[in-house]
Order: sequence, then C-alpha cells, then structure tokens
Amino acid sequence: MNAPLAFMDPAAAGLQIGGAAARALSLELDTWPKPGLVSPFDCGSHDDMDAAMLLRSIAVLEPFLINLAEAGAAEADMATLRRIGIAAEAAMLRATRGVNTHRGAIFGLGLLCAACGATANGLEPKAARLGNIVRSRWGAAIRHMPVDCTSHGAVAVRRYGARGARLEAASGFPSVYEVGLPALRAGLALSGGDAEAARVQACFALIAVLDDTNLLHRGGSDGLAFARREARHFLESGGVGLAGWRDRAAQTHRAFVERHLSPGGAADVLAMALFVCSVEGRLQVAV
Ligand SMILES: CC(C)(COP(=O)(O)OP(=O)(O)OC[C@H]1O[C@@H](n2cnc3c(N)ncnc32)[C@H](O)[C@@H]1O)[C@@H](O)C(=O)NCCC(=O)NCCS
Ligand SMILES: Nc1ncnc2c1ncn2[C@@H]1O[C@H](COP(=O)(O)OP(=O)(O)OP(=O)(O)O)[C@@H](O)[C@H]1O
Repeated sequence: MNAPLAFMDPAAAGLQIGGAAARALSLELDTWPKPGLVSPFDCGSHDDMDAAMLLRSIAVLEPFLINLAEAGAAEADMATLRRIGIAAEAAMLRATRGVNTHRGAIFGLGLLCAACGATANGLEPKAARLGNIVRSRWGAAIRHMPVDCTSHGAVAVRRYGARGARLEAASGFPSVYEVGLPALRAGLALSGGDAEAARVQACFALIAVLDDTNLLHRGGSDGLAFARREARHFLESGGVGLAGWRDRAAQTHRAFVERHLSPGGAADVLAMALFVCSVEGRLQVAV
C-alpha cells in the first residue's frame, strides 16, 4: 500500500520528501517500454546516456531534492530555490561528464518538493494540491525568471509557440493532475492492478498531449505530431487493457528510436505524477 507520507516529525520531513522524489525518478527509469526513452533494457534514442548514468545522476540529486524540501518548509523565495536548482544542475553535469540527464526533472520535481516541504511545516494545508502551491507561491516569479535564449527549450518555445517546462510549472502542473494521475488510475483499472502497466499508460497519455520541447528540438513540429499520433493510437486501441499491450508499446518504442525522438518532458512529468501519488496518497496503491 502506498499511504501518504505522515510527516510525524517535521525535522525528518525533508529526508522523506527528497527520498520520495528520488524513488519517483527511479520508478520512471525502471518503466518499460517508454517510447524513445532510456530504461534498464536499452538507451532508447540516446547515444550519450544509459540507465547506469541516470542512476548515478539520481543519487547525486537526492540531497538537493531534500534541500529544496527544507527550503520550502522555511518559506524560501524563488531566488533561493533557483540557487539550489542551479547547484543541482551543476552537480548533475559533474556526475554525468556534461550530459543533461535530469534538467527538466530537477526543475519540476524540485518545485514540487519545495511545495511539499511547505505542507509538512504547516505553511500550507496538508490536503492542498502541490501544483497549486507552486502556482500560488512561486508562479509569478517563474514567469519572470531569466531565460537562456539559446536553450533547446527556449528555442522551441519561441519557434513553435510551445508551452514548455516553465509554463507547466507556473500554471500548477496541469499535465500532472489532469493527465498523469488520471492515466495512472485508468492504467491500474485496465490492467487489473499492474503497476508497471499503469506507468506505461501514463507515459503514453502524457506523450499524446504535452508540448514536449525535447520532441520539438529533435524532430520539429513533424516529430511532435508523429509522437502524439502514435501515443494516441496506442491509447485508442485499448492501451494497457489490450492483450499484447507490451509488444505494441515496444513497437512504438522502436518507431521513436528509428526517428531519434525522445519525449524527455513526458518522462519528467511521469516522475512528477509518481511523486505526487506517493506524497499526496491519491491512488492508495503503489505505482
Ligand atoms: C526552466 C528550466 C527547466 C530551463 O528551461 P529551458 O527551456 O532553458 O531548458 P530545456 O530546454 O533544457 O528544458 C528543460 C527540460 O524540461 C522538460 N520539458 C520539456 N517540455 C516540457 C513540458 N511541456 N512540460 C514539462 N517539462 C518539459 C524536458 O526534460 C527538458 O529537457 C530550468 O532548467 C531552469 O531554469 N533552471 C534554473 C534553476 C531553477 O530556477 N530551478 C528552480 C527550482 S528547482
Ligand atoms: N528515462 C529517460 N530517458 C531519457 N530522457 C529522460 C528520461 N527521464 C527524463 N528525461 C529527460 O530528458 C531530457 C534529456 O533529453 P535530451 O538528451 O533530448 O536533451 P538535450 O541534452 O537538451 O538534447 P540533445 O541530447 O539532443 O542535445 C532531460 O532533461 C531529462 O529530464
């Protein structure tokens, strides 16, 4: 059973929250098949990273996620969260020798950890949605954050008018609550309680709707349209409720790899949904 974290001891809350975030990242990594993404079985569309590198990155990031939760509990402003986030990115790049394994995840999960810290310390109601806390506490500051105009995401946002990681966060992570969590629930029901099937269902549901700047960067608007179409097709054919769903999903995985497409944003949002599940206890079963 996946009971919500109890936070009996506020001093231990940061450790619990950061640990839950790191576990969400490991669960995302373990999930297979995820179209184009890295898993313990293969490197998907990536020639510069593998599961061992992602695991190293997760281990290095956990203390920063703990630190972000503690900062949220101490009513930190966005400038403080940003300093921790930038330090986490630097540590990730040192651990991976320059490969961007978890940039989007540090940002989104980091903000959710800070919001969770605020609930653990009584600054926000325990039953509040973490996404709403991010929006109300830091949303305005996120919208006005300095933008690195050369980043892949910023170029895609400008060139294609995409929503990117920043807008997702500033608006309270609607993709986590309106897509990721309902799809995890649907996946559990369709598969008769198979946790990995539920994660695969959620991954496809997210690919089907997200403005994923990784897909735009690698495949342009045709790449994004292809990815969404393939994901929708899988879901409309029955998703993980279909006999042989794993083979179908693996076929889609291979089609993404052939086109060098990788929905890194969907992977990040899947990890965020798994984190929210574990700390808000929304599904009442482990996924
Ligand atoms: C805002 C961030 C994500 C940078 O964005 P930018 O567009 O410059 O980078 P980039 O293209 O690399 O995108 C970041 C990643 O977000 C993920 N992503 C892509 N699309 C989406 C989407 N629609 N929704 C959510 N995540 C997405 C992908 O994994 C992508 O790799 C962030 O890295 C940043 O500014 N960090 C500074 C530290 C900070 O302020 N941290 C806050 C507290 S933790
Ligand atoms: N399991 C996963 N497999 C692949 N990417 C993932 C996974 N989980 C999360 N991601 C996200 O995908 C992003 C990496 O994608 P990508 O390598 O395309 O980015 P990039 O370094 O900006 O571009 P490129 O490698 O094309 O130069 C990371 O920010 C990471 O958060």
